[in-house]
Parts: sequence; C-alpha cells; structure tokens
Amino acid sequence: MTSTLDAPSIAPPALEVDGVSAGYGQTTVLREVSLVVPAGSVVALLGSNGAGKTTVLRAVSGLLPVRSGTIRIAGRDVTGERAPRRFARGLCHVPEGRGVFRGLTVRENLVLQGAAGREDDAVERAVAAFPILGERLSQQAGTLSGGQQQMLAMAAAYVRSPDLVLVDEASLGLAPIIVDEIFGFLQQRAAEGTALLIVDQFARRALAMAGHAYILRRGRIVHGGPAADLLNAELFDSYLGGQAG
Ligand SMILES: Nc1ncnc2c1ncn2[C@@H]1O[C@H](COP(=O)(O)OP(=O)(O)OP(=O)(O)O)[C@@H](O)[C@H]1O
Repeated sequence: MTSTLDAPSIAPPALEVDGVSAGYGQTTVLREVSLVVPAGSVVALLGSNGAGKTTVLRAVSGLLPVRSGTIRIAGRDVTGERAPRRFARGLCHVPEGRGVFRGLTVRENLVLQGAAGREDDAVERAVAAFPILGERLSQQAGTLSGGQQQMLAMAAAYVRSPDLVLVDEASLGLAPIIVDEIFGFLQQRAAEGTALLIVDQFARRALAMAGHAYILRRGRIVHGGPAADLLNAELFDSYLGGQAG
C-alpha cells in the first residue's frame, strides 16, 4: 500500500504572477499581468521598449509594490513580503545594468553573496564558470569591462544556488562572443534545474533557450505559449517584428 508519504511530490511552480497591476506614482504600467514559471524551467518575457518587462521583474522581486494581484514563489504567497525576504526564499534578480558593487573588488562582490564560512566556495565557483574573473579578483568591479561586469553579476547571482533567477537584459551592449558566454552559462544553470525568467533584447536567442514565452504589450500580456511556436516566422513578426536577434 502506498501512503501519502510515498507519493511522488509535484513541485509547485517556481513563480506565479496572478492578475498583477503595478505602476509608478499616478501611472499604471502593468495591468492584470499573469504568468507562470514552472519549477526548473526557462521562460522568456518579451516585448518592445517600454512595454513593462523590467517593471514585471521589479514587482516579482519586491522592489516595486503591486497595487493588486498575487505573487507566489514556490507556491507561497509573497505579495506582502519585502525584497530581502523573497531573496532568502531562493529568488535572485540580476538587474539591467549589471548590478555589481562598483566600488568593491571582484572577490568582495562574490564573498558578499556567499554564505558565512564558505566564502572561498563562492570565489571558486565563479572562477570555474568565468576564468577571466580569476585574473581580476583584486580589481574594483567598476573598472571591469562591461562584459566582465556582466559575468561577475551572473556569477554572484548563482553563489547561493537560487531556485529562481530573474535576468534583465543580460546581453545589453555586449559583443556577440560575450553574449554567447553569458547565455552558455545560463543554459548550464538551467540544465541543472534553476528556473529562469529572462527578459532580453535578443528575442530569438531567449526563445531558443526558453520552453515557454510571454509577450507584453503596453503592460498587458497579449500572448503566452510554447517558445518554439513564437520562433515561427509569422507569429514572430506579428508580435516581435522589429526586435533584434
Ligand atoms: N521609476 C519610474 N518612474 C516612472 N515611470 C517609470 C519608471 N520606470 C519605468 N517607468 C515607465 O514604465 C513603463 C515601462 O517601463 P519598463 O522599464 O518596465 O519597460 P521595459 O519593457 O523593461 O522597457 P525597456 O526594454 O526599454 O527596458 C515605461 O513607460 C517607463 O517610462
């Protein structure tokens, strides 16, 4: 006989955004946005400039309070929780513009994210992923090249082995070869089971990695479906016409 303890557990989605509205001051930017990131999966959130993609990520991580709707992380309602509490639950947000502490060294940036007593692990893991960082450990993060700063931001994000990572425009302003390296890193982490919600200007590249994709237009989700469907030329042009990559 099988007891409930023996039954296989079905993991709740890594993230559920349910009917969320949010904005800045008098302006409403997001209107009834709903999306799901299943545990261990990669989801792309795409749309034109100003559609509200960054605002969705800020609402999810608790940097912007929502006006209505619900946000659940791993099945738990976190809508009323502040950002540090959500980060403690396994969420990580790599913001547009790198998000490194520019005045600290590379080593200090990594150690800051690591668990107490395991600082060397953080540095070792980062250097294994991006060997160039090993040559720059004593350098101030603000003096790294844009690509190296993005590598540091990515490596620092993964130090605590998060369950869900929000990645905002990781490839912005970077040379294609660096973008390949950053996306290769994300792909490996995804293969290990970290859920990802990716916002990126290179729509095709994000779609190639994602299982599912949502299109945001003027603060509303206007399409959600398998990423592979959106790679189909007709759908791509109708929703993302004019977007790079
Ligand atoms: N701090 C802010 N105060 C007021 N309005 C803001 C603020 N941040 C963003 N907005 C406005 O909210 C809307 C959505 O911006 P958001 O940055 O979320 O879009 P996006 O889809 O990420 O665009 P992009 O691809 O250009 O970064 C825009 O009209 C923007 O001007």
